[in-house]
Amino acid sequence: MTIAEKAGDLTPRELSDIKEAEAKAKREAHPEAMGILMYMSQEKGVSYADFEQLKEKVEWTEIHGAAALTRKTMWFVKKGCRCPYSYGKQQVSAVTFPDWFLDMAKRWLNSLNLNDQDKDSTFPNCVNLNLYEHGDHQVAWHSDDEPLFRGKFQDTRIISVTLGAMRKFQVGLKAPRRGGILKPEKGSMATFNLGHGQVCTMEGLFQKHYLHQIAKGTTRQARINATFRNIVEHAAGCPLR
Ligand SMILES: O=C(O)CCC(=O)C(=O)O
Ligand SMILES: [Fe+2]
Repeated sequence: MTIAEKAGDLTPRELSDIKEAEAKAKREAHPEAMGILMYMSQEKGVSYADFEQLKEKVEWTEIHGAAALTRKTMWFVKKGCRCPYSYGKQQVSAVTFPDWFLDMAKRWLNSLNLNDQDKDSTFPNCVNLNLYEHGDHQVAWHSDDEPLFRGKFQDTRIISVTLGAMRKFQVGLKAPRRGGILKPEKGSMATFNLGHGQVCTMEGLFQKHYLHQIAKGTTRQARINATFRNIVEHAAGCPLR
């Protein structure tokens, strides 16, 4: 059962936005894109002290767009993994999960009942952290469909945790690139406010059929987001391949 199938915490507005996107998916004849693909919850285990600790302790890498700095990132992976991660043309090396971060993450995701113990662990084996220092920082329309996750071919689960400022997270059906630019299908977009302590998942074949973005906003406050993922196809050169 996906986390989304257990969902009960969506507001009527959020539910109707998802339903609308699903109806659109049906019209576009993407049968696999149907079903509830997102889950939202508010987690008490996420604290402002965590936010401060991450901001100070993480050695953030700057991600630059065409002209400006768009955000700062960190790519943590499970011990032994060496898979790099690419942000457009920028590639960053893997950093092993520090113990302090794993302790924090297990507290955040406690209510999802993931198994973090044995070889059948369902706990994510990597995470991308983003630091948006203010409303000008953003991530443009994209899907997390890198070969590492095989999200175009099999069910994947990305679990996003927000700390700090609230930002608008938008999703929409994939459309062919126009002028080299990725943008969702007209009329298919839904917007969710992700605030401190909010968990949001993208499941199933979400990355195959949908795009997502954090749009620019007006806030002067910083937001940190952790998107936990699962590498299922380790990169060439990674000892876990
Ligand atoms: O900040 C967010 O909520 C989304 C981040 C994201 O899409 C990513 O890291 O790929
Ligand atoms: Fe993403």
